[in-house]
Amino acid sequence: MTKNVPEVLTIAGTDSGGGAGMMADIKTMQMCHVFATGVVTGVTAQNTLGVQAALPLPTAIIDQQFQSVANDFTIQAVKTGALFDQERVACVAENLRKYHFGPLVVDPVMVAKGGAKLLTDAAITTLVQELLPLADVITPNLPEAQVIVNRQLTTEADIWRACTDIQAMGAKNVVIKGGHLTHQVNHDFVLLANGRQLTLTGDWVNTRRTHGTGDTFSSLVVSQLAKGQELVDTLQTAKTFLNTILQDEIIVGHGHGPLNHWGAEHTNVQI
Ligand SMILES: Nc1ncnc2c1ncn2[C@@H]1O[C@H](COP(=O)(O)OP(=O)(O)O)[C@@H](O)[C@H]1O
Ligand SMILES: Cc1ncc(COP(=O)(O)O)c(N)n1
Repeated sequence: MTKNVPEVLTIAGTDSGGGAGMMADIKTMQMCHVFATGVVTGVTAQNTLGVQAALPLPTAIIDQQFQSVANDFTIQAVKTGALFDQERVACVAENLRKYHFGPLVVDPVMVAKGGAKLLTDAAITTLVQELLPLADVITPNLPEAQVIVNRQLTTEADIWRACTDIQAMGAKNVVIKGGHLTHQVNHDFVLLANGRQLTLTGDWVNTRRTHGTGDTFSSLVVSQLAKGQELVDTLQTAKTFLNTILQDEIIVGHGHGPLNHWGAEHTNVQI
């Protein structure tokens, strides 16, 4: 028996601890039954306790990976994760303008859960000017959204205004993730391309095993889009998937443990 499967691409850094970055992306994509390809932007020595070292890769090998993927695969949707610095952001933006990989989800990864920077301050302007206008969906968490709009976001009204401002910078659909909002409320704020606002709601899960939540969320979105799911349904699926797996913890590592990507198996989460 032969069959076609949707092909997707993640452009991200690796995590030796297996819980975040490209590792979380590929695990999520595998659970969604899409074929994952990957352009590695940099390597991190990382575990659930933190990031011990990071090495951005030379742009020549990043360019070459793009070419290898583009020459052989039919990519139906693509996401970006950790891009490290200005040079890597510019390189990735240039390649994304050159090749057509379908809908682009930009996860503007800036800081790992343990506090280590995964994007230099100097790269933020480049990200906003070069990558953000290419994004079909952008998924900043609250601290990342604050950096992009360059102000504190305290109230829900502040967050909605930030969605509007980020959309005005060129991203078509904006999702500000509320995982950092408070330890009781857990809403994500969505401003769709047509101007419609949507709140993704879910129960707060009391756990410290949240390593890779953002990567998993954006990978879910990419995978479901590649399968042809509508964006609104895709975002709701991603939210439900996260909520379900956060409640089904696995004991791995000694810090902010990784998610259990098997956690939605045998549930009614449709992926
Ligand atoms: N403790 C939690 N309980 C329920 N949902 C959570 C929790 N932490 C994160 N999420 C959800 O996971 C997704 C990723 O969000 P977030 O953790 O803010 O991203 P990031 O990893 O980029 O910081 C969002 O849908 C968010 O609401
Ligand atoms: C290589 C890499 N990419 C992304 C993240 C963000 O992970 P988190 O979702 O835990 O903030 C990470 N820790 N490492």
